[in-house]
Amino acid sequence: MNSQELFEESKKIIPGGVSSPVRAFKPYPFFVAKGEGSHIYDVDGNSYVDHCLAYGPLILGHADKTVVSDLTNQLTMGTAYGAPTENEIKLSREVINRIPSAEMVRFTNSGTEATMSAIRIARGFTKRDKIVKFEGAYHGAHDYCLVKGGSGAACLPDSLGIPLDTTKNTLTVPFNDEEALTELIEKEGENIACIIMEVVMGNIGCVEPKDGYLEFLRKITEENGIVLIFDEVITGFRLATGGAQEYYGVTPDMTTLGKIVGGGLPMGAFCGKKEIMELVAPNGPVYQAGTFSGNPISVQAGLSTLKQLNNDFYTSLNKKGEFLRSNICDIVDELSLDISPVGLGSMFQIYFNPNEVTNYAEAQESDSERFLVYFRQLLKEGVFIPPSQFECNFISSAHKMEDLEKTVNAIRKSLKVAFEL
Ligand SMILES: Cc1ncc(COP(=O)(O)O)c(C=O)c1O
Ligand SMILES: NCC(=O)CCC(=O)O
Repeated sequence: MNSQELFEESKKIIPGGVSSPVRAFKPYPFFVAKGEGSHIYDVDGNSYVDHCLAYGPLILGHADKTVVSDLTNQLTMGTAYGAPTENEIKLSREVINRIPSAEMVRFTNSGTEATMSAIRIARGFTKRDKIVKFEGAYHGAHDYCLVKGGSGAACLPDSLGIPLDTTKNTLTVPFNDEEALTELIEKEGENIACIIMEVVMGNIGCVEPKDGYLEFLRKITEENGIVLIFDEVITGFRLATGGAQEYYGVTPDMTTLGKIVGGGLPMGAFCGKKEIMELVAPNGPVYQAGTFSGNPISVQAGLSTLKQLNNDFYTSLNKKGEFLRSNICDIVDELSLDISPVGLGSMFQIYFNPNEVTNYAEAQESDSERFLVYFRQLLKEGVFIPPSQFECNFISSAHKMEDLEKTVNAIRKSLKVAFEL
């Protein structure tokens, strides 16, 4: 069956034909045959330079040889034990040695579980109920955070099925706005357990914190006894070996991880100061658990991936990012387009928006219809990015210069088509 036929079949038995809403696009998503290095292949015989990279985890590209070989070996020794392994200690050490805020770590199965658990622990630690998140930030699909969410939830900001009793404790403010947060904390400070944030807003595209904003957040949370949580599910091991907190030089109290930490397999983690992490059961009174948490397959994939990520790795990866971004800027100039290319490190995006985007409201003013024309043309040119401006595009170490040159040419052509030039 081809992708179109598979989608028709799939829609009958899987809601929307997909296992996660962001994967659906019109007229139908391609169905994947395999991934290899920088490329993803569909069942229709097409190949694409992949800048979606499974929404971020595949920093080494698809099916990295070392990861595959280590996993093959681990598979022969079992896939789940319900008992601890030495590799969990090794991976925890890797995390602690790299992430500045990490003194202790616990593994989960997804980024969603990581943020849900971190928030519960912050509430247990402070004995306060309210939390603050930023408009457009996405911290996974659990009830605490599906309020003014980014990613796919940007199209469905208030999901049905979440009791008001839950969301009344989730306060939102615009990103990069010191005044709004200061006002909120003046009113509610003593009831706020934590501020959870994406340091770089990767679920409304790619929005960086303004100069001094993270320092402001660090100060105001310290002054008010609020736990500062950096959700580094995207940026952890992406922007630098120590994530966005190393990149920007601001250390939170807790950090949530996902995507890259599992080396392409399902995994998340939360980590932070010992005095907070010691509250987690069985040591402390905050319950957190999972049958597959720290499962040997994901842990092995994480270990095999992290051991390849040293400073030289990021220098080389980020150079590819600079190459792509500077070429995109040149194309935008050459075609005299009033749109805004953004990004940093190995992350990039283009806002179909003439103005600089610094928060969710501004991101929402972008032209989504035209972006979809651009996205569809990119597919025709053999380049795959997420089908939304409210996602980020990524580069892996498997991307070669010839792949990036193909991407640049595809972007030029697709912008021309989108703007009817
Ligand atoms: C910043 C951020 N936090 C949390 C999540 C949730 O992670 P997962 O999809 O692994 O549950 C995501 C992505 O989905 C994310 O981008
Ligand atoms: N940036 C948003 C995601 O990574 C979400 C992926 C998914 O829910 O399938």
